[in-house]
Amino acid sequence: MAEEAAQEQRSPDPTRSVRCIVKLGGAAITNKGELESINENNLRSACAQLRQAMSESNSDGAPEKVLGMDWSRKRGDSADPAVDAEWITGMAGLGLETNFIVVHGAGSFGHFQASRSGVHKGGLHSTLVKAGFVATRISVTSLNQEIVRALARGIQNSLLCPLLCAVGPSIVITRLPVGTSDEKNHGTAYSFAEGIPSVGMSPFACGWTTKQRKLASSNTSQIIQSLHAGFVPVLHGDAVLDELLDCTILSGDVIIRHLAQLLSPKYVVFLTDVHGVYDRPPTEPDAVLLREIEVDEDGRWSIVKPVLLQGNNNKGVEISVASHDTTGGMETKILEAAVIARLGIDVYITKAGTDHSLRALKGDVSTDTEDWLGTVIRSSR
Ligand SMILES: Nc1ncnc2c1ncn2[C@@H]1O[C@H](COP(=O)(O)OP(=O)(O)OP(=O)(O)O)[C@@H](O)[C@H]1O
Ligand SMILES: C=C(C)CCOP(=O)(O)O
Repeated sequence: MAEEAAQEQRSPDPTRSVRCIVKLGGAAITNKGELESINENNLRSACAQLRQAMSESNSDGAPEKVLGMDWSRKRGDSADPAVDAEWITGMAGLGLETNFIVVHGAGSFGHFQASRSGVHKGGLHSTLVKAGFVATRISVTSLNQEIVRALARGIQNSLLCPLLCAVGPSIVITRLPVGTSDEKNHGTAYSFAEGIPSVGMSPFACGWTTKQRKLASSNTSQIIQSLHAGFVPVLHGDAVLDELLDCTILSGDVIIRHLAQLLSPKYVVFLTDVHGVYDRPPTEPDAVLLREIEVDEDGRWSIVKPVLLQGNNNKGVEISVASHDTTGGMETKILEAAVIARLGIDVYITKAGTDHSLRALKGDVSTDTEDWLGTVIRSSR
């Protein structure tokens, strides 16, 4: 009995406040029209903005020095990276409030494999679906690894950094052993380091399953324990087993909604490649950005800003979905965001890599002013 009680004491407090759950949309961090192609600029910006949002106040504006946490050998390096354990031991901490959860989409890393094999429709008796399941997971977990490394390290660029070193707020100077490419060219290798203690967590590997494509079981204890330990869990849309269909695709949008229901973050952010939800596909002329949508306790939603033509305020939103998108695109996002808003949690949908995405990540969004570009979905209560 004593051991169980002790275990109970050790079990993480599921109510430890999560500040924000953020989705790095696949349309933002990958080039959706190009197979397995990362949008490096958007990913770099998202990592930097996440660090800024997590940083404890750096009131005097002094350049921060952060600890890069990707100590693996980079492609092309001939020697192992040096790790200055003594300097790290002397650090007073990471200077971050890490009560964030990151979920990313697949973009061009998973949708192509899934749509070509029909994984989202199930049927593991089919060799094509089984092969597609394996291929989809290889693709999305490789993207997850790249995102975890980018969050933990940031971007390595020995050409750019010497210039930025003079002004850069978050550069870690890592001296590589003699003979490495950077050593020869620049004497010292520099790397951007966001230094976010990220840990990749795959829903399939964590035992998440669906039933008729709806979430059926989701073991979140590891996520809660990781938060408690000061890590930032990084989940992703995944291929999962389904109790009726054998298998399907679980969208990052659904994962976020489920985690929001369980952990009640202060706000949720969806970063994508457009400024928010429009009244029609933003590629169409005259598309209007919907700045504020309210959701009532019955889940009905209406457009509050802008005030549209009479009677159009709860008219549906026209949505187009890319042909290879296996999880419903913006439509799924809006439906899941409405469920989250009904819980009383504000949802911000905006474009990655902009001042507006940084303000959203900081929770610094007020629809009273017109200067924030995005869609706020909130409860009408
Ligand atoms: N009415 C609409 N409002 C806003 N975007 C729309 C609308 N209709 C279609 N879209 C398209 O939806 C896309 C964003 O949805 P999508 O699901 O691809 O985002 P994502 O979450 O970044 O990607 P992923 O689902 O791969 O993670 C945009 O590229 C946009 O062109
Ligand atoms: C494996 C796939 C396609 C995951 C899809 O997740 P999403 O991009 O968040 O919809």
